Parts: sequence; structure tokens; C-alpha cells
Amino acid sequence: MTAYDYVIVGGGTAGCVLAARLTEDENVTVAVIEGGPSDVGDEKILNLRNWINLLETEYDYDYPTVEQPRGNSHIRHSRAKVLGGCSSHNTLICFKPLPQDLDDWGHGWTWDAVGPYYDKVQLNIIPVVEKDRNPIAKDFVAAAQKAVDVPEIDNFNATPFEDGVGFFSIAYHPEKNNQRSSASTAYLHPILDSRKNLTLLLDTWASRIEFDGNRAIGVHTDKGYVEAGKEVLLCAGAIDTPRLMMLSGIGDAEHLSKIGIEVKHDLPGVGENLLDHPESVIVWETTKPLPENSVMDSDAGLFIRRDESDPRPDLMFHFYQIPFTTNTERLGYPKVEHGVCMTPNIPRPHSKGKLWLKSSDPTEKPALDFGYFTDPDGYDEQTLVDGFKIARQIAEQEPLKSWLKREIAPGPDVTSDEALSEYGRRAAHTVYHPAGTCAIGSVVDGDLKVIGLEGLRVVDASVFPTMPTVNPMVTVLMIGERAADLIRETW
Ligand SMILES: Cc1cc2nc3c(=O)[nH]c(=O)nc-3n(C[C@H](O)[C@H](O)[C@H](O)COP(=O)(O)OP(=O)(O)OC[C@H]3O[C@@H](n4cnc5c(N)ncnc54)[C@H](O)[C@@H]3O)c2cc1C
Repeated sequence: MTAYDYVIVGGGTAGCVLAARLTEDENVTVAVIEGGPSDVGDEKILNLRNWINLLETEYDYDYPTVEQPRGNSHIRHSRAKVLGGCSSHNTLICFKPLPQDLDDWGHGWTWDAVGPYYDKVQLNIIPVVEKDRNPIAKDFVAAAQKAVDVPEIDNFNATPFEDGVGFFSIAYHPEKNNQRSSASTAYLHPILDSRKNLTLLLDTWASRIEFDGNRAIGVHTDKGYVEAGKEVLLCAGAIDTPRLMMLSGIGDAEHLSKIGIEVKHDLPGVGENLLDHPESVIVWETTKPLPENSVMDSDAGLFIRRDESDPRPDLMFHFYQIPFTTNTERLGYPKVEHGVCMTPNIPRPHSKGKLWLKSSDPTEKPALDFGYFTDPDGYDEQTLVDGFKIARQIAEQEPLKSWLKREIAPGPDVTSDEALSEYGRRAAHTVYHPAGTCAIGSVVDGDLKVIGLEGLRVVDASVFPTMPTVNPMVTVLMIGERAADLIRETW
């Protein structure tokens, strides 16, 4: 058995940041327990455009959902099993959170306190460079400006925006064959050989946290026990962090007792508040094959603000220069050889769900109920309906219009709000942003310490009390950076 000052569970997006920052002090020892393999030299991971081919492979924990009576029960939730976590597997679209997104959080997590951490993030975040700007994506940007009267945005991270269209900022290296700039490549690769105080325990699965009274003192894994002299830091992500906590007896006492887990600490918020960005899809066949150039086939997007009482946008679209037809093909719509799609999503959904354990078996995947489209005010489904209507306005506008041969799904005959909602919910997908299941204020305090216990913090997307309007990875990186400072304050 070996002891370290800090034991990090999960070498993912936040875990890599913490590991790198804490080991800047050579007197501090850190072990990272990571369920997946290294990404070093693995072209399948490092080649950003290959992201779509990683779904449902050995790099993906691939979580199903429970039946979604008002949504799509077939969604597979991809979660990466590799060093760098989802930042090694995702599309690396990078957004600084909007100020109000953080001001909503409380407990010391305000824009003023957290915003400055953006400047510390080490990923190579840049607006898509000219060589990667596909002509049809450019024409989408031009058409959207005209159709819905929004400004073109050159850099979404320059200042907070209310609405707009443009190419995304993406963490990548155009000079290195468009390689991914992930939490692993940016924070760990440069120090892997030199930091003797950093130990990576790869292909190792954490199954239970050990306690001495109320203090976390180590972690049991499939390869043995790892002792933590100072703290255990949970960075296993919004599904696996609450799962590990519950397997360790931390969670709703009634639920844990029912499945035969000895209750260590009654904390009903664990696994509650399961958030996501749901989306749907509208697909067109194009008149001809498209030019090839791109960073990762979804390089541009649009934000719309319908509610003028809030400065933030409330409807977002990704524009794909490939037909993303996983869900439409299942519904019987044709597969097309050349096509594009727009995926309207709900930046601040009103529906939310929860996750729980089906049994005390640590190998059994938890039950995920996102509660998609269950909000009683119908806000979420109306957002998709509005999205389809706006998408069609854009498709009718030159210069995009002449690329498009026909609408494939849902098809031009589907026009009523009811029919668009029905289609939109059945073809719904996830933007792959689960969060919120160990929220600040209910499971952790403002220092990210698990409420009522010692020596245990959560540092990952689980701690979001509410969903940021924008894609969340940069927010997770900023949480990692701030957590490192909160921990260093105790030295
Ligand atoms: C396909 C896809 C595309 C996405 N695209 C974007 C995007 O373009 N922009 C954006 O902002 N966001 C995107 N996201 C979301 C974003 O990547 C995540 O919100 C963020 O990376 C989550 O970070 P995390 O640190 O919470 O968890 P993760 O990065 O998932 O890290 C968790 C780590 O813990 C490890 N782990 C889990 N359980 C255990 C255990 N018991 N023992 C040992 N190790 C364990 C995992 O292997 C993993 O490495 C995408 C996600 C996916 C899946």
C-alpha cells in the first residue's frame, strides 16, 4: 500500500487540472486513479475529428437512460474512459460561462470570483482558423445573420454575448495537424516525465472510499487500496462521482438502506439535480458532396435570445456539415449521403432529473432519469419547436438555400407545434452535458467540501447547481483551477 497526500479519483477534465496544479509544489504527492488508459501517442484520441468514432467504443462508459416517457429513451450517454476524460473524447467547443450563469450559483461562486480563472486555463483555445472554415458553414453564418438578424461573432469568448452567430472557439492545434488540446495534453503531457511527485494509476477503477470516523482516508480500487494523507478529491464526473459516493454509503439513507448499502452519511442531494442540455435535429440533403475541410464537423453555431428580460441567449444551434442521423434513422427517416443538420438545444432547460443505484453491485451501471421534457410549463419542448421554425427560416435564406436539396427530417409536411414537438422529442438527443448531481449548496459547500464529512471534496461537473447557458467544459476547467487554489489555501 502506498500513501499520497492527495488521491484524485478520475483523471478527466477537472482531475488533470488539479493533478497538475497541486504537484507544482514538489513537496506535495498526488495519485490519480483513472479508469481508462493513457492518451499519450493514441491517434484515435488525439485526432479531434475522430471524436464521433469513439462513441460506444472501449473508450466510452456508454450509459443508457431509464424510459423517458416524454423524450427519447434510446439516448446513449457517452462518458469518456481515457486520461483527459471527456476532454479527450469531446468536440472541444470552448465557451467562457456567461456572468449570470455563475452569479446564479451563490456560496461564493460568483462571476467576480470565478471569471478570472478563465485566464489560467491552459488549453489552446482559438476561433476556428480560416483553412478549417468550410464554405457551407460560412454560408450558414451568413444566412443566419440575415434570416434572424443577429450579429456575426468573431470570438465568442471576447465579451459576454446576448445572441449571435459564428465559428466557435475550439481547443486545438492547427499547426499540429488539428490535434486535440485537451486537459490531458495541455496540463499533463508537459509534466508526465518530470514531476516525480505525480503518480498515475491508469486502467484502475475506484470502487469505495474508506473513512476513519467522518474523515476520508483512502480509496479502494480493483488493483488495491490507495491511502490519502490529506484529502480524497472526487473528479469522476457527474455520473460516476455520485455513483462512487453512494457505493461508499454517502447519499439518501432510505435509498441506500433499500439496496443493502450501509449508510455512512445521510446526504439526500447526492444524485439529485441531474442536468443536461437536450437537443433535437433537423436534417437536409445537400445538392452535392460538401468540401472536406473542418475541425470536427460542427464548427459553427447560433445563439438566439427570445426572452428580452434576460441578457443571455435562450436557444442555441450547432450547425453540422454532416448528417447526424442516429435518431432520425431509428424513426424511419432515410440516411443521406451528403447532408447537413442544425441541432436546436435548450441552454437553460426547466426539466431536470436524478440518478440512483439499481443495486449495491459496483459494476452495475446506475439508473439515469433526465426527466426530459417533463417541465409542467412546456418550456423545453416549446424551445425545440421555436428552434425548428428558426432553422427553416435560415435554410430558406441565401447563400445557404442553394446548397440544400430537400429537408429529410422531420420533413416539410411537419409544421404544427404539436407535430414538431412530437418529432422533436422522439428524435431528441443530448449535447452530452450531464451535470449537477453533487451540487454546491446541497452536497458540497462553497469550498467544494462534502457537507458533513472531512477530507473529501468534489471537483467536476457534478457541482453545478444550475446549468450554464453555454457548453460546459471550460466551466469545469475553471472549477478545477479554483479548487486547486482553495486546496492550496489550506497549506
Ligand atoms: C461526446 C461529447 C462531446 C462533448 N462536447 C463538448 C464540447 O464541445 N464543449 C464542451 O464545453 N463540453 C462538451 N462535452 C461535455 C464536457 O466534455 C464535459 O462536461 C466535461 O468534460 C466533464 O468533465 P468532468 O471533469 O466532470 O468529467 P470527465 O471529463 O468525464 O472525467 C471523469 C474521469 O473520471 C474517470 N472515472 C470515472 N469513474 C471512475 C472510477 N470509479 N474510477 C476511476 N476513474 C473513474 C473517467 O475515466 C474520466 O476520465 C462533451 C461531452 C461528450 C461526451
